[in-house]
Amino acid sequence: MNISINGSVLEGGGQILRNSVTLSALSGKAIHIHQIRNGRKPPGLKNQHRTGLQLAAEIASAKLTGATNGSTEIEFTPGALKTPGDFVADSVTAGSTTLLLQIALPLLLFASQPSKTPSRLTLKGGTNATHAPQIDYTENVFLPFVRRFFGIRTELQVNRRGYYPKGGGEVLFSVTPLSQCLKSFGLLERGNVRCIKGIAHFAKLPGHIGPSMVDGAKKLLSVRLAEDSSSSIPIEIQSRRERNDNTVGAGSGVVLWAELEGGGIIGGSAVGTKGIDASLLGEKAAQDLLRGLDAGGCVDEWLEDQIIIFMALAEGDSAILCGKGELQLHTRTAIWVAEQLTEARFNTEQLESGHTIIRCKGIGYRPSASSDIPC
Ligand SMILES: Nc1ncnc2c1ncn2[C@@H]1O[C@H](COP(=O)(O)OP(=O)(O)OP(=O)(O)O)[C@@H](O)[C@H]1O
Repeated sequence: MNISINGSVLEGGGQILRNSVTLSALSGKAIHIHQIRNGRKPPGLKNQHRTGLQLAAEIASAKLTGATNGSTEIEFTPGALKTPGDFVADSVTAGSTTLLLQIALPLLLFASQPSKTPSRLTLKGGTNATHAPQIDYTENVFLPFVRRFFGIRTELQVNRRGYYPKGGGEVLFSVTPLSQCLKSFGLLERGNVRCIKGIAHFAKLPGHIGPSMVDGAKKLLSVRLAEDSSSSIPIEIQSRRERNDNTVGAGSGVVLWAELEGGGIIGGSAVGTKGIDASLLGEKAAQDLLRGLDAGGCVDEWLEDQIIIFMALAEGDSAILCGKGELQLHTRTAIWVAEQLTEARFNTEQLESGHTIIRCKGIGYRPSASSDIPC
């Protein structure tokens, strides 16, 4: 019988769908998801979600029903995971390529073990949108983190940026299948900030936009770091103008990240909107980063939810120190989904300092055909 997943629980967004389908494909358990994206207006599948479902169905040889735009109900019956290969998904609009990666990455890691041949995943759509990781965040925050702590090896190449609303971007991921279970990890010491880096990107806009975004971000960061007597922290933000003939629409954005002595990474970002002052955009990204740094965790509020699925699949006990205050709704939702579809168990501990530690006993996932994979 299908496992029923209520898509309106907690955050009620697309992440429930992505994590549920990925875990269904890995566990071989058929699922029925209803009330999809009930927490969003309008609810139901958008291009990006439908494309992600179709991509997962292809990789997992699954039977998929109900995956049309606007649909609030789907059924996903997984088959065998494909061997590493070439996969292409196109969300047609500016639908986020990085959210397509969220659904596909765990599947490609476990594609037909043991094999050292990487899968090539070409994702088309938006690369720098709001309410999703910008591709520069995925490249400089998410991927380095999962490489360092879970042993996940990927290469990323941005062939073309795709800005909202036209999209048209293209990114290529090369994903090396794991030759062992995902590693568990403990990261409870934040340490000082080693350096702050960033990218201010733009296309089809006047040339001064890039340096203005950089100045806006640097000014605010310098003032704040000086107040905290941390003015010796190096800040390196690049201005990157995209070639006009290699971008469909105009757009801009800033992604910043702070590398911590303990190995954690904190990101902050902002996406340009029509008419916004470039320097202000840089400041907004800096404010986002400072908010993440002030929270005092080893990961920012976004990375927090994006690593939950890997903690669930990893072998044994993982622990991560998160920022002060309540856990993000996205994080609590990811935990809920992982516990519905796997035997992984999470618990959270609120410290006197206000920080939260998430602990997880992961399942040490291996595909059933590959019980010889060491953990
Ligand atoms: N500024 C950001 N930086 C990094 N990651 C982000 C940022 N904003 C959102 N995300 C990530 O994007 C994902 C969004 O999940 P959500 O459930 O909101 O998806 P969704 O409903 O598909 O989104 P949408 O309604 O925008 O299509 C989460 O994993 C979240 O961590």
